[in-house]
Amino acid sequence: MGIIPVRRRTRPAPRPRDTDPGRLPELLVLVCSVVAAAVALAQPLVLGRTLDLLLHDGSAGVWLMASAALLVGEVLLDGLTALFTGRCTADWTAAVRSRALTGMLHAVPDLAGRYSPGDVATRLTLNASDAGGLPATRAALAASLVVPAGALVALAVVDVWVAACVLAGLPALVLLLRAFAHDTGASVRAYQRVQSDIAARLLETTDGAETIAAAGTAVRERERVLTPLTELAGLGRRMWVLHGRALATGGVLVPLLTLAATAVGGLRLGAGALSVGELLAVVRYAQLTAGFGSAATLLGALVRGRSARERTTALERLPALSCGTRTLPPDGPGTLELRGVRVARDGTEVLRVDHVVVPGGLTTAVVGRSGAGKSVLAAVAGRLIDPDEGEVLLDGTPLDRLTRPCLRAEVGFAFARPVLTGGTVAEAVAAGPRTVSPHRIRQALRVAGADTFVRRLPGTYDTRLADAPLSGGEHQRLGLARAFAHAGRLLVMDDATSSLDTVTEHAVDQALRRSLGTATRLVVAHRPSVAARADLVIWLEGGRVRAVGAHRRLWTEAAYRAVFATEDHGTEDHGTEEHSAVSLGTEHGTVPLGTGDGDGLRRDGTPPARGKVRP
Ligand SMILES: Nc1ncnc2c1ncn2[C@@H]1O[C@H](COP(=O)(O)OP(=O)(O)OP(=O)(O)O)[C@@H](O)[C@H]1O
Repeated sequence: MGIIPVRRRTRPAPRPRDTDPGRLPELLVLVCSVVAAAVALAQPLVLGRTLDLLLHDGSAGVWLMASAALLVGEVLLDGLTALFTGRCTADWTAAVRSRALTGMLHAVPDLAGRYSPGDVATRLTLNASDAGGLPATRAALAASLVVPAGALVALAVVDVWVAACVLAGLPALVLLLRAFAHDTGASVRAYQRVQSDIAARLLETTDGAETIAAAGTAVRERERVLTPLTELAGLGRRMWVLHGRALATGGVLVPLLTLAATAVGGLRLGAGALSVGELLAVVRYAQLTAGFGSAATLLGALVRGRSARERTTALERLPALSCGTRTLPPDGPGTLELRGVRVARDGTEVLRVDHVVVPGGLTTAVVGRSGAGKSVLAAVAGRLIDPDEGEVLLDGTPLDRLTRPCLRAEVGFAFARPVLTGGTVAEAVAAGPRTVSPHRIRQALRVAGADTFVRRLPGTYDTRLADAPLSGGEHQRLGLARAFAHAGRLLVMDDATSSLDTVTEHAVDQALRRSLGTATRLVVAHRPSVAARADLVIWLEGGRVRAVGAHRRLWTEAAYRAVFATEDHGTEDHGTEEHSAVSLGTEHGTVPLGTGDGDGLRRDGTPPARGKVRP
């Protein structure tokens, strides 16, 4: 057997930045912005003094140099502020994105599934970068308040009357900014929601390209994707209008304020209370006091950042399954027990299992019509979701008491449409809770009936997934191989062989029985052949267990046969024995559970001794 080459990394993979970068980057932005603001504030005073000295006797050496130094300092500080702002935004964007992604990946799959892929993509890209800019924007906004406040103080120092005049006009500007922030907030939230909606529709379309082509609905689909654009454009226009209106109103108020300050300053100059230089400083300070434009822009960015942060936080705070501290006793048989399990969705009970035991080391099929609750049962059995009531035990230990590594190592899943991760075929199979050897990967591929086609791929096991032209069944078999490679004591297979032909499916089943030893299998099945091969069948109807027993026994029930009749197997006969079952009264009437002597099953479906349940 050849060795599967393992791709070596030349350097370690970058660690995800889940932890926030702290306050330092924001503080640096704040300090630089505040110092830059202080420099801007000092300039009118120093320039005014320089002008007075020049007008007086023409010698203003030190003051002239101070003016030049302030100008150079302002340029440098602006550069530093831009640098720290970029750094702060990049670090926070990475942290916000990483935390949202982590929250998403650890969340209960059911809850995470409520966010469409397009919505998640928008939150992790556009929204994360807007949210990442929030700390720097906050610092810049705080610093931008230093200028008007400082200018007002400076005005008061130079001339209290001019300061009083400016102060009288400020409330109008503050009210204007408040109204702008409020109105913009609603539009920004709606804008971000519609962006997500368009992204979701786009992804649905690319995902369903074949269906759309086959149905000839391309034109209608294009309209469906683009429909929200009208609303988006409207919201965008509204935001520009709000911004423009605020700037225009400010554009009138600020010159009026400056004009009033200049007039009062002129009067004070005429009265001999101010020098020419001081008048220059007063006019400049009046302009700085009403520094409205930058505040409005920063306020807009702040509102956008906050709304975006709410959207990324929603992913970050998705409830995750909490895990315990226990591990399983070694060499347990893998017996699964569901006790008083209830699962409700949107106020409706979708699964109710009073008591069922899935025997260790055997294969149990879960059958029922579409929507009967098979996948919900599989998800509860492998703790992808927690039941709303009741408990699920593996070898006597409740699943929610197990540590996360133990849970994922001991309970494996294979799905109908597995998502393959990793660069190559071998990496896709190796991805899981355990480190698996190349030998184990090949063995798993063989058991899944995938080894032959993988060896025909251009780079065999190291073929990049993107370069591997996989059919639906081949894709599914790689998912099976991954599950087999990491198999613990329980393997849950939710429709995981649905794309395989019956011959291949049978071969996989046989290989699995030989190679996995005692692993317990819970198999969601639509085909009677799968149920027939299983040691035990759990028959679900309307979210409830209608019966538990051997397939042959259940086959005597017309209602049981009807489950498969809808699956195109109506003519297959798998129940040849007489109907002589032990019965259990349920909400569906009297239902066969077993013969009482033939299959030897207890009412909960547990065989008193291993191996006796085989029909
Ligand atoms: N997250 C959910 N939110 C709301 N309802 C849900 C959710 N998950 C499952 N259901 C509902 O629970 C019921 C059982 O679903 P489930 O997927 O288990 O059916 P199934 O037997 O596996 O069907 P199929 O054979 O078609 O796959 C369905 O009515 C389904 O609509």
